Amino acid sequence: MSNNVIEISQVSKTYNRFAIKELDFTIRKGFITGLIGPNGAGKTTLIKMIMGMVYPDQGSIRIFGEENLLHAASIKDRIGYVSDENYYYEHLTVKQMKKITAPFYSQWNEELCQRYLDHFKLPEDKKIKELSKGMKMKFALAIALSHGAELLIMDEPTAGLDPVFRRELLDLLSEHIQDENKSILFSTHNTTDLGRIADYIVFVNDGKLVFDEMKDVLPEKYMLVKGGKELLDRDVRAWFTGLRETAHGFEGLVSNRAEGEKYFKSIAICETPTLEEIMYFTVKGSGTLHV
Ligand SMILES: Nc1ncnc2c1ncn2[C@@H]1O[C@H](COP(=O)(O)OP(=O)(O)OP(=O)(O)O)[C@@H](O)[C@H]1O
Repeated sequence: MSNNVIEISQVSKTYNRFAIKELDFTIRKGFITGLIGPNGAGKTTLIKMIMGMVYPDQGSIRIFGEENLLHAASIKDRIGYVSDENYYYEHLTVKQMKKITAPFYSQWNEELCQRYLDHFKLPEDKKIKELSKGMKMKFALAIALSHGAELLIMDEPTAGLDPVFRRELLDLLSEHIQDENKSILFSTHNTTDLGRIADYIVFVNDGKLVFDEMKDVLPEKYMLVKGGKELLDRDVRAWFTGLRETAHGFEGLVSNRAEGEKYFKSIAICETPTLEEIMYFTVKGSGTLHV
């Protein structure tokens, strides 16, 4: 039995101005994986392809060992999905929406759902359209957690949440994953969220995979070099995945720490980059980033 809960092989998808090309990565069973990348990198498109809501032009997506489009119904029964868009009926109340959602799942647990709704303080008689963004997220989460899903897939679940609930959500997810048969994939822009709970990080940029790594391994692979401008000749520039020049010096990200350390140790300051710095420099490259 494979230890991968999702296997993405050679997946391509082209929109007129954007392309995902021959992407490969896996999501491991029993872990929390964070999907990161700048705006427009392709995270939502990837999540929608995994969910069978967008069709890839080529390639295969296997979930629980089965082709996602061929076994869509049985696969979705085992997935808890939290979208970044509201896909519930706006005119229904929380209670009505719960009632029409429940029959779609073979393992629906009404009592558990009720506990989540109470815990999240969701007023059952409120219409979906009257809920705040954070409340809609909580509702989607209550549904996702109430049918024994082995895999939770969430698109930016912490966006729009207040800091208290944001933290509570992360704790809830950590608790959820204590059961080794459960897995979580979530996209985020927040590196603090990842630092707190992710085991693996899949980083995409412009439709391409930058890395699919265990979070704890990243500090061993990357290095931040800080030095004086006089060092920046062509040979030195070639080392950097991303470079930021200031009036007097530079900061550059090296993606081969072992080799980089030998070269730079005696001539510059070598530091361990934060996840945010790895993202920043990778996306920036050697050009100018407009944020
Ligand atoms: N239906 C569509 N038709 C055409 N282009 C699309 C469509 N959906 C997404 N795109 C384009 O695909 C690219 C990737 O979008 P996507 O929503 O997957 O990015 P993202 O990484 O989730 O971004 P963000 O962090 O801003 O949510 C963007 O350039 C977007 O404009």
